[in-house]
Amino acid sequence: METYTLVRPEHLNHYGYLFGGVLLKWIDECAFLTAAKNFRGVSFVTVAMDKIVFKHQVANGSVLRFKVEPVKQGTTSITYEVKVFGDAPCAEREQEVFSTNITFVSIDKNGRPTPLPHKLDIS
Ligand SMILES: CCCCCCCCCCCCCCCC(=O)SCCNC(=O)CCNC(=O)[C@H](O)C(C)(C)COP(=O)(O)OP(=O)(O)OC[C@H]1O[C@@H](n2cnc3c(N)ncnc32)[C@H](O)[C@@H]1OP(=O)(O)O
Repeated sequence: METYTLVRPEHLNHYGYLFGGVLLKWIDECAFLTAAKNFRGVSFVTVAMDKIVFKHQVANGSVLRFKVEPVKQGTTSITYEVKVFGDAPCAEREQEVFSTNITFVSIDKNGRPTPLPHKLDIS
């Protein structure tokens, strides 16, 4: 799944570029929405996000593209790779600004892990 968002002034840190915590929130949300679409009716919680490295500043006015793909499925968990590409104002092309893997666990009404209902086709 792919989604886009625009970096606006309310998303910036005090230096004037994208606050990393906002980026992590967007990643959690777009991967969660992908999981919700892949497994309709399943309740998910985020259990882990790996490899959090901020290598590039993201300017105000950039268009961010979030590319979410499933990479691993277990009994109760599903892991997505999220790549984030930034298209800064006046830039010639977008560049990858961040990537991570994020894992969700399917939970029952008591908050305990419960098996996923089907297998995704993960190539
Ligand atoms: C009308 C429209 C509505 C739309 C609506 C939109 C809402 C738009 C907002 C969305 C917002 C975004 C989505 C927010 C999602 C939260 O914010 S959730 C809040 C943050 N997360 C939490 O609070 C979770 C807290 N943790 C827990 O409750 C428990 O640890 C868990 C996750 C239930 C797991 O329980 P546990 O007993 O530790 O589990 P355990 O049996 O050891 O392992 C279960 C599975 O987790 C895996 N696992 C455990 N630890 C790890 C780890 N560190 N790394 C990887 N895998 C792990 C295991 O390998 C296992 O996988 P399987 O082998 O079964 O596949």
